[in-house]
Amino acid sequence: RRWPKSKTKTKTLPPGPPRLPIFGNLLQLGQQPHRDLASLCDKYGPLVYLRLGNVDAITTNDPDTIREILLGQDDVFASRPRTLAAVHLAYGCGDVALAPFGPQWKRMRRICMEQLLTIKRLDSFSKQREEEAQHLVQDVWAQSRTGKPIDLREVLGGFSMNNVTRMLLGKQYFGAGSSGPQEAAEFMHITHELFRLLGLIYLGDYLPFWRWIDPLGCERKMMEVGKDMIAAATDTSAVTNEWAMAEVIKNPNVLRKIQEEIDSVVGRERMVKESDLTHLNYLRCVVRETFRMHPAGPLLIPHESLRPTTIQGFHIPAQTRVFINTHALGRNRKIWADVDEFRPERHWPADGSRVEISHGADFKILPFSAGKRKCPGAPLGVTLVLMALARLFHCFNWTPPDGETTIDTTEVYGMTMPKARPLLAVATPRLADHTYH
Ligand code: HEM
Repeated sequence: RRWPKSKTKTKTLPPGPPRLPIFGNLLQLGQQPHRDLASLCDKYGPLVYLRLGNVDAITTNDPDTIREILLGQDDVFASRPRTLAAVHLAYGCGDVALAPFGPQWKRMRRICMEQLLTIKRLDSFSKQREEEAQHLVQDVWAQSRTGKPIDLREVLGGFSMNNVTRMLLGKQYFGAGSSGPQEAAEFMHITHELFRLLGLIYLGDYLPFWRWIDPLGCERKMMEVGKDMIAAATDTSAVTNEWAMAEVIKNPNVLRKIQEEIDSVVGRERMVKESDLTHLNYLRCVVRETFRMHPAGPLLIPHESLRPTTIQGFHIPAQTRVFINTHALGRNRKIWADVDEFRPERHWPADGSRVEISHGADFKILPFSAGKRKCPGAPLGVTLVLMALARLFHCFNWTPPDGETTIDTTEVYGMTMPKARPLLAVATPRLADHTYH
């Protein structure tokens, strides 16, 4: 469809770095595109224009610009680009998260909101979530008795996947009644691969001739890996939990404060319940701080403009790809101090009110996005993250594996951005034995 000529008087594009012929700015994006895009925002921002091969793109790490794109001009930017990964991985863009704006996306989104992820349905699965939380504690308790480090990626991945698949598919992958370790391992592998490929800035998306060559076999791989978006729900919660555990174990002071809070709200004679989670304000600050430093969607899922528009007086053409850099938003030195320090206290509300995790009117943290494409699974995601952390910190003391003095927090880029190496840590039970059973 051709859009009528824009009424904008000026056709000035937002500022951006100089471009090469054919490639444009593509070669300026390396293995860590979120960091490269952040540097460009520092230099040319708050709104930066890039030409990626034959595709127009904009990026920002600025709260006001993000609010304008996701809320002010929600109807213009609610679409998704048809990247090769999206086409191959999500049934030809048929999946809700990757579908372009249109009747098919609206239908699927309505099913999500009105059937799969309603508050009523969320409440009706609380017993299953309680079983999974108990399974998590018992699994770690059994492993802790060997004194060996526990692979928290595996444990947290299983917890997330079981909760999500029980709610969405009525199927449990790990533990009693599961489909067997092999199927679970395969599903986990597919999930990680899916997110790596989805996050890739794949040259074939920007330079049509690259598709002919496909030297790294990326396009072939994408076709093999196609799998449902259950992955989105599982991986985001598990990655967030792993980062939170890593940062807390690295900062023993934070662990002590979390434990003091849970002991005073819950005591030491019973397990944490979902109804306790609203009262654990310091733990909620820990989750917010985790989202600031390690948002599970560092560039969200790319949005795309449906028609030409203007932002801050600059012309934005139709079909411009939008990279909202939430990773750089959380480390934007104009709005946060000591950006590389994990300091949950910074979120403590002066008036003592409940710490909000899923949204904030100031747009300084945006873990679940905003506007039409915002995450419909946020209430479930927040519950899973808080519950796993509350149980694991209440029930156990945590230290780095023997011989290691700290926790490595190197990240690896992907659509969700996990720790480069799985988190290993030693757990020591801190409650009386009978509490665990
Ligand atoms: C900590 C957990 C989670 C985080 C951090 C998270 C984050 C996100 C983000 C950043 C987006 C992209 C929004 C955008 O592009 O503007 C998204 C989309 C989405 N999420 Fe989540 N999510 C989480 C858990 C879940 C869960 C548990 C479910 C479902 C059970 C879910 C289902 C979806 C779906 C279906 C979309 C696509 C929405 C659309 O395009 O219309 N997410 N999520």
